[in-house]
Amino acid sequence: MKKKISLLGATGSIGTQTLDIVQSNPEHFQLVSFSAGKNIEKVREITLKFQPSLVSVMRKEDAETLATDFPSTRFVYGKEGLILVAAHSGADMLVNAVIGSVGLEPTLHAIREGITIAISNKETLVAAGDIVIAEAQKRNVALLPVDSEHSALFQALNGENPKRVTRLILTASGGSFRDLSRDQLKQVTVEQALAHPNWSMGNKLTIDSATMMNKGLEVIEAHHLFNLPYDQIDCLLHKESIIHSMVEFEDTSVIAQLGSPDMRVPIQYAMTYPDRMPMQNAKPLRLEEIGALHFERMDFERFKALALAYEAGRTGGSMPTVMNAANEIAVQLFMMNKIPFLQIEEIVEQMMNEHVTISHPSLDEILEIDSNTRKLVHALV
Ligand SMILES: NC(=O)C1=CN([C@@H]2O[C@H](COP(=O)(O)OP(=O)(O)OC[C@H]3O[C@@H](n4cnc5c(N)ncnc54)[C@H](OP(=O)(O)O)[C@@H]3O)[C@@H](O)[C@H]2O)C=CC1
Ligand SMILES: CC(=O)[C@@H](O)[C@H](O)COP(=O)(O)O
Ligand SMILES: [Mn+2]
Repeated sequence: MKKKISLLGATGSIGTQTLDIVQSNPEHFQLVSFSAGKNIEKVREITLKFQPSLVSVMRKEDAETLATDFPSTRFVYGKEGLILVAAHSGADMLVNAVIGSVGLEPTLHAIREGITIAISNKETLVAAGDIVIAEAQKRNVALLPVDSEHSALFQALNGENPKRVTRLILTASGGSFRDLSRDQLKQVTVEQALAHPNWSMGNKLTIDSATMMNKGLEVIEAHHLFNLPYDQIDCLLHKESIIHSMVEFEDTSVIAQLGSPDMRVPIQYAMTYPDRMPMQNAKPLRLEEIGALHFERMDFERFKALALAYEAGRTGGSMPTVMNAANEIAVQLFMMNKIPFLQIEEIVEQMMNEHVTISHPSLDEILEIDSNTRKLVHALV
C-alpha cells in the first residue's frame, strides 16, 4: 500500500529532494499535503504535479489566488496552515523539512495525531527537545531522523543495546571557512559563507555550517533523539563528509555509517524505515577512488559556536531555546549584510549571558522566550 506523505517545507532543499523520492517511487508514496513559504511559482509546480488535497503557504493573499487557480485543492496559510498540514489526518507520515523553530507547534500537533515523523527540522528539537520527546513517548509516535549524522547514528544503533553505548561521534565537514583563522573570519562575505565544500543545502544551514553552530545544534539534537548526556556526545572534524557519524560501544567497537554525500539517502531511509529501497541516480561509494579519509580534533576556541552550544545544552531548560532563536535572527542579519560574520556568535553569546534559565519551561514559556529573544536581537542590531 502507498505511504501517504505530508511535507513541511516542500520548496526547500530537503523538501525538493523528498519530492524527488516521491516522484521516483509512485508505487510506494503519495503526497497528500504540503507547506511552503513564499515561493509561489514552486507551489504551483508541485500542486500541478502531485495534486495534493491540502496546501499551506505563508501569506493569505497567496492562498486566495492559488485557491482560484486550483479549485480541487484546499489552500490555507500562516501558522495555522502549517499545523493543518502537519496534522493532516489522511497522512501516514509527516516529513518535517521546514526551517527554524516555526516547526515546533506543527510537530507537536502531528504527534498528537499519532503521525510518524521523519524529522529534518533540527531547530524544533533544539528549541523544545524535552517537550517534543516526552510527547512522542507518551503517544508512542516514532521520530525518525533525517539529518545525515543522526540517520547514521540511528543506523549504527540498530539492534544494539543502548546501555552499551559509550560515545556518539558526530562528524563535521568544518564548513566553508574550515581552513581560515579567526582573524581571517573578520573579512568574510555572505557569498563565501554560502559555498559549502561538500553539501548543497538551504542558505541558513550553510551559514550554520560555516559558524559550526550546525554541529552545536546537532549535538543537542542527538542528546534528545538518543537520550545520552553531553559528556557522551563528541564531534570530530572530517573534511570528506564520507563517514556521516559513528557510535562507540563498551567493548571499544565503533560502528560507522558511510556514503557519498547525498541527502536523499537519509531522507529515503526515514521514509522506508525499517526497510530500504534502491536509490535512483545515486553515486555508489568507492573508497578506492577516495583513497584516504582524514580526521582532526575539534578546536573549541576556533569554533566558538560549538562551545556555546555545548554550554546551552548542558544548562538545558530554556537556554537552548534562546541560543537557537538568537542564532536564527543573527544568521538572517548576516545574510542581509547587516552584521559581520563573527557577530553571529557574539549575538548568541550575549543573548545567552543575559538569559535567566527556566529549568522546566512549559510550551507557552518556550514560545514566549523564543519570540522575545528574536525581538531583543533585532533591537540590539
Ligand atoms: N538541506 C539539507 O541538506 C539539510 C537540512 N537539514 C535541516 O532541514 C531543515 C530544512 O533545511 P533546508 O531544506 O536546507 O531549508 P531551506 O531554506 O532550503 O527550505 C526551508 C523551507 O521552509 C519554508 N519556510 C521558511 N520559513 C518559513 C516559515 N516561517 N513558515 C513556513 N515555511 C517556511 C521555505 O519556504 P519558501 O522557500 O517557499 O519561502 C522552504 O520550503 C532545517 O532544519 C535544516 O537544518 C538537515 C540536514 C541536511
Ligand atoms: C547534510 C547535513 O546533514 C548537514 O546538516 C551537514 O551536517 C552539514 O555539514 P557540516 O555541518 O558537517 O558542515
Ligand atoms: Mn547534519
